[in-house]
Amino acid sequence: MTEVIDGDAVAERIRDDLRDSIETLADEGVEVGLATVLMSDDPASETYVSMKQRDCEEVGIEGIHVEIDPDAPAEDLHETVADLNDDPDVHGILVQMPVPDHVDDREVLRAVDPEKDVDGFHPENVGRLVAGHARYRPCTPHGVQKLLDSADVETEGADVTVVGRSNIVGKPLANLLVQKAEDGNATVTVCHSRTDDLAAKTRQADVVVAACGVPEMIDGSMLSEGTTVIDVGVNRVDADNEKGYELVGDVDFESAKEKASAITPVPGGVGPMTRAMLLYNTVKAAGRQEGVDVDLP
Ligand SMILES: Nc1nc(=O)c2c([nH]1)NC[C@@H]1CN(c3ccc(C(=O)N[C@@H](CCC(=O)O)C(=O)O)cc3)C=[N+]21
Repeated sequence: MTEVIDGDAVAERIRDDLRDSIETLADEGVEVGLATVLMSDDPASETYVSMKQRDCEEVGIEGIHVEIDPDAPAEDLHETVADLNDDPDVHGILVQMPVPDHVDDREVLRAVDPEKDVDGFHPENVGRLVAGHARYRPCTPHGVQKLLDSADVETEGADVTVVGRSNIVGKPLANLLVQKAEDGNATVTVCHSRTDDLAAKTRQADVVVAACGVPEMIDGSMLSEGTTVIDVGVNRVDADNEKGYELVGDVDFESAKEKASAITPVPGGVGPMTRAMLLYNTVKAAGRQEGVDVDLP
């Protein structure tokens, strides 16, 4: 039987554990604060940011939300980030990506105080991660590691094929999995749009992570029997329903499930874990900045 890995349930357990850490901080007089910044009118971005604010409320994190007109100059965003960097009540800052074309996103990532960079996107934090001493593990890769762990999937010595080489998922995840560490020690192959014979790379894998952003690109014919399949994709495709869209992953779930020993669904797989690990990094950030020892799940 194929195990369908329940990301909502794993995320819920992590949030429960984080509530205890948040209480420990409260006992020390610290109220954990996360700021989200949105400079976009894309409906998907608006949905994700409001979900993150709702998560904060649910676990007892003080959520601050700043919206900037997408037509405003880049300086407005930089002023907001500078204010949040200086605000002692704010322990974590997330600037929702993508930002408008006239704003240089690399400059924005560099502007966030690395201690408050709960996305883990600042070049200093990227460098630390690659060198094997991450300060904040980026939320989606960390969530994938927690999901593998929850399903008792051994990465040590395993062949893991990561499809996708983005800075936010593919590259950091490949770096984490290859490291000499618990939840690591894997042999990692990173594939992308120019990979020759992708199916050969996915068929030789014990674990396939699909993070290419192409709806249902990985199907059952590309997998060997018994593979663990982690689907990072969250693609909105037009549909004839009240929302006007449907959420599909980068994996063709039905055919992949025939081959997989374990598989994550979309929705309800990696997405909720990304949000849970953002809360995790925020609690970690508060502990570091306030000098309080907190247990993390
Ligand atoms: N600075 C920054 N940090 C991010 O972490 C970041 C970002 N920018 N930009 C966009 C991507 C995307 N992302 C998602 C998080 C949760 C779900 C999620 O919870 N998905 C639900 C369903 C959501 C729905 O119903 O639309 C699920 O898969 O079950 C999806 C996508 C974070 N991102």
